[in-house]
Amino acid sequence: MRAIFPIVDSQRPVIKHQPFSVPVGQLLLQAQSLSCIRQDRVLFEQLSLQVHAGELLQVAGKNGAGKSSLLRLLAGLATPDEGQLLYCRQPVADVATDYAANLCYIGHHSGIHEQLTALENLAFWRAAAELPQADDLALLATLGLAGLEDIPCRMLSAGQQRRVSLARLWFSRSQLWILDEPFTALDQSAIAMLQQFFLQHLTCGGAIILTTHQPLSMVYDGLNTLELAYRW
Ligand SMILES: Nc1ncnc2c1ncn2[C@@H]1O[C@H](COP(=O)(O)OP(=O)(O)OP(=O)(O)O)[C@@H](O)[C@H]1O
Repeated sequence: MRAIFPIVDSQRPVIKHQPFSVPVGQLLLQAQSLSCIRQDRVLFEQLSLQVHAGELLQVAGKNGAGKSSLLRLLAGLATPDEGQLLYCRQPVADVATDYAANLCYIGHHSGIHEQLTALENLAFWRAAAELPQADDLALLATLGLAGLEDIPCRMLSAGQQRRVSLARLWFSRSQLWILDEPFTALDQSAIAMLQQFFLQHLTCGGAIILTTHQPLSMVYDGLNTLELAYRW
């Protein structure tokens, strides 16, 4: 079988170069006047934002400000109390299938099956996404999981489980990645590798929306920040 992601160097994983559906610089996602109320508290209102192909938007703010809530709205996993979401200038509800196909969301929870091994989890995700077989052992080695491929994920550390979870990005064909705290539990070398991988995705025309309490060390022109104020 041919590997669709040629992993040539454990420190420098190579992303598959592919034309995404939306060209670099064009509008991918647009939120218009979003409001979100949780437990009678208005987390945010009249919130508008735009994400273009090739851009990274970092959503920042204190604990409880509403970052995860916003990401869930943007991923279509929750409905805003007001406002609307447009994908390629069309209401997401009208293009839900296209949007879902072009979106990779990784939330707080790892999404891995703890009883399955890392290899089995990768096989499961591949099958779910109807992706061809590839060199998953090489991918897991890239992610620092060599030698840990065949033990149930519940026996891995939090950071190792996070690495397995993030493996989805390596074979994602989605242009837009929405990532809630992707660096949680990762050590410094894994954070650096992940940011390098983000850069590859962005320079290929991908887009990323993420939250993190850590400052990003990557240098990139298309990096924007949205600070969510904590509202009582
Ligand atoms: N499904 C829900 N039902 C009720 N309240 C919720 C729900 N989801 C979130 N909240 C509340 O909304 C507020 C914002 O939560 P959210 O997880 O969006 O914050 P956050 O900015 O991501 O925080 P953190 O930095 O701690 O991850 C919190 O006070 C939380 O209790």
